Amino acid sequence: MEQFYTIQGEGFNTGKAAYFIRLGGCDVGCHWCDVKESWDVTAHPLQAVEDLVAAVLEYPGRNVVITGGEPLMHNLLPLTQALKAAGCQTWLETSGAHPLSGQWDWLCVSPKKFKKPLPQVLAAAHELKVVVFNESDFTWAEEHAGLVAETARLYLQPEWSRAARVTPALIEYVKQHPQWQVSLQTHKYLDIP
Ligand SMILES: C[S@@+](CC[C@H](N)C(=O)[O-])C[C@H]1O[C@@H](n2cnc3c(N)ncnc32)[C@H](O)[C@@H]1O
Ligand SMILES: Nc1nc2[nH]cc(C(=O)O)c2c(=O)[nH]1
Ligand code: SF4
Ligand SMILES: [Mg+2]
Repeated sequence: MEQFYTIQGEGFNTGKAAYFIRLGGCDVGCHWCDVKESWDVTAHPLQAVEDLVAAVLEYPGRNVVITGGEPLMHNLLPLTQALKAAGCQTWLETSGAHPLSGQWDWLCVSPKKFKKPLPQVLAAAHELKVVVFNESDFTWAEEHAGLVAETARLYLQPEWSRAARVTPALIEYVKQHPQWQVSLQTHKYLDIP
């Protein structure tokens, strides 16, 4: 759908330069999704793996985030193999709702109530990043914390349109449950892609 070189705004790798490849197609249907224009896979033309990798190599950074849309609706093995052969770090942003494919240096799962994550993807996650729309999402977050590896990093991220409302409760939750960390969509505050 689009590619851009920016700063990873969210989660464990926040603040690091990264090239983003946003793949079209998503069938999860989060009502608050901040990239609904990605959902229709037919609206976005196919691109060759070699062209995507060549575009990455025009920039000095070697961290590549594959996002979407829901990237695991595609077989990500050819793209991630080519990126790694070119010396890139591969980072995934996924809801986990489709089977895992690809070779990953960092795998972030953001589980959704609208189409639940697969146990196989949760088990492979380095990072669990739960979007908090209301306080019931803390229960949802804890259920999924029990399904990831013990070493996985745990993040709570305010839903953007509700951030002013839910962030105070989120801060209090992290103070009481310090195994969690706050993740903010810092790129939105910085007004960068
Ligand atoms: C647009 S999604 C694409 C990747 C994948 N479909 C997923 O949901 O993880 C990228 C990240 O943005 C988060 N996100 C999407 N809309 C958001 C919103 N309105 N507020 C906060 N985070 C949001 C998702 O939970 C996910 O962690
Ligand atoms: N800067 C920046 N960081 C991000 N981290 C995850 C994003 C995504 O949409 O997957 C995203 C994004 O869209 N921009
Ligand atoms: S799974 Fe990701 S891309 Fe799909 S609707 Fe939800 S936030 Fe948007
Ligand atoms: Mg985004």
